[in-house]
Amino acid sequence: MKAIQDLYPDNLAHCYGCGKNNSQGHQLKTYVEGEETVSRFTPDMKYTAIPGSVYGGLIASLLDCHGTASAAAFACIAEKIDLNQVDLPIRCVTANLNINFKALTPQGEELVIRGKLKAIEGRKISVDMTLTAKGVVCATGEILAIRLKE
Ligand SMILES: CCCCCCCC/C=C\CCCCCCCC(=O)SCCNC(=O)CCNC(=O)[C@H](O)C(C)(C)COP(=O)(O)OP(=O)(O)OC[C@H]1O[C@@H](n2cnc3c(N)ncnc32)[C@H](O)[C@@H]1OP(=O)(O)O
Repeated sequence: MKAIQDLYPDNLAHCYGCGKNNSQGHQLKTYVEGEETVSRFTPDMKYTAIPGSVYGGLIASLLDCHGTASAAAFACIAEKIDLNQVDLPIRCVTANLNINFKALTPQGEELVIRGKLKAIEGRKISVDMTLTAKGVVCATGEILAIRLKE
């Protein structure tokens, strides 16, 4: 299966965090795995907070883009829309993002971000997220994504 972000139409694929058409961005890729969504990302050394640990703003960026992609995917799944189609028909943006930084996030490690659907209430889609490094939870987050009107 393709990454959720690779299903965004070309004119909406410039997001700094996840747009496939932004050569300077992070180009985060999110996949559906069973009941969850998963992204993997190894930050460059320039994203330093305290030496040896990853800058929190980057972590927020990863959770932001993981969250909106997950929300769109979960909404598609709820409506039995095929996630293998060329363009994703549901578009979501972030209305609210809460992050708890639990432990310093080590540099030089692959970060694994997982998302679980919390609720779909009309256009509001809530997703719970965790970010781990070497199996240790370094951050948790919750996003409220809003499905855009047609
Ligand atoms: C940003 C423009 C994008 C344009 C097109 C993009 C297409 C997407 C396609 C591919 C994605 C690629 C990009 C990935 C993006 C990565 C993640 C980001 O960085 S996103 C950027 C940061 N986010 C924003 O800039 C949102 C700015 N805010 C808004 O545009 C509006 O406020 C919006 C769309 C979120 C809601 O506006 P309303 O007019 O459509 O809807 P209302 O009626 O205000 O809200 C709907 C429901 O949500 C609740 N709600 C809205 N904001 C809330 C909040 N902050 N907290 C709690 N509830 C909230 C409301 O109370 C309402 O609830 P009730 O239906 O009455 O129960």
